[in-house]
Amino acid sequence: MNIIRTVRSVAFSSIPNRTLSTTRSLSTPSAQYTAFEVNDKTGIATLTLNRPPVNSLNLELLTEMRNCLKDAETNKCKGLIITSSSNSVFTAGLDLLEMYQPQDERVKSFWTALQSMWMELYGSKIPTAAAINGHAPAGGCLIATACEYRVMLPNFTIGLNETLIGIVAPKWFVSAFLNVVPRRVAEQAITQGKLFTTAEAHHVGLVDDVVNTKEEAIAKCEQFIASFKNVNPYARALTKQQFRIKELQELEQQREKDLQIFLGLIMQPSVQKAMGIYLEGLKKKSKKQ
Ligand SMILES: CCCCCCC/C=C/C(=O)SCCNC(=O)CCNC(=O)[C@H](O)C(C)(C)COP(=O)(O)OP(=O)(O)OC[C@H]1O[C@@H](n2cnc3c(N)ncnc32)[C@H](O)[C@@H]1OP(=O)(O)O
Repeated sequence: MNIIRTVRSVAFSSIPNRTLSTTRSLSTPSAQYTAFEVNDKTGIATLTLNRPPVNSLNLELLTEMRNCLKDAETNKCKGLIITSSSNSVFTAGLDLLEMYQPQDERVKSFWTALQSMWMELYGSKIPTAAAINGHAPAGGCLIATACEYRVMLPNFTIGLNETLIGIVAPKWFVSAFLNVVPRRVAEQAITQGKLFTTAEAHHVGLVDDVVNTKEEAIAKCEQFIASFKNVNPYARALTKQQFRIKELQELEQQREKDLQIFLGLIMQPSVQKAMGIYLEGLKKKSKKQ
């Protein structure tokens, strides 16, 4: 495997040492919010989100994620696993501070980075899996549903809860969700802003498996990726593309329109007000803990 990026050791302590002898880090020295490692034995890449406290997806994290996804493909990794360095949050979804009272140019870059990251992940040629070791609301659910396989730890929540914040889940958020749950379940859940518990998510098929530890979750993801070992990667990629090309083309062709819809919606005073109240509620709750 070619290493096209500077090798550096993992920058945070929550990555267990056991992996260091058989993995190498491919992240750029400037990577702030992610760790990206490839297991030399299996060829499987792991992208760990590491933006405490809740891995909220800001412009920089989204950009790093996209770079890692591209690297995994360029380096012909056997597959990619996404997980979190937190013990309780996979990701809290989009960073609400990017959308609340935003700066014009930054918010445009932010949404464009989200579109790019999602297209890279959803359209990835290699097998993708999410080891959901914590809560995964909204943008967290978007990342999970863009993967081909999901395994989750008990007693967390996942779903598209946008309506509860007073915002609308864009069409491409919904279409990926619809790939994994029946239409009726999806419509009811997304209009209600429902966050499924792990058990509920498993019941409706939003997650494929439930395990008790992060290690087991990673192992399950590795098993899923290994299940393609006798499949021609090129044939696999083209077949996957047949299932996903429609949503990818739709967003690619409508990127500017999608951006304008997003800006139009979040800049509405009523939406800004609702987001402000929601953020205030989060902060109050956080202070009480
Ligand atoms: C047509 C287009 C329209 C627009 C479409 C936009 C689509 C939007 C997608 C999204 O992803 S919006 C974000 C949705 N996310 C949420 O609703 C989750 C909110 N967070 C939580 O529920 C909880 O934080 C948690 C994830 C369950 C974790 O709980 P925990 O008790 O561990 O942490 P907290 O004490 O709640 O939070 C700590 C700290 O982090 C701040 N924070 C939490 N989530 C976010 C976030 N998404 N963005 C920014 N900041 C967040 C929280 O306010 C606390 O801050 P401090 O008080 O410590 O400053």
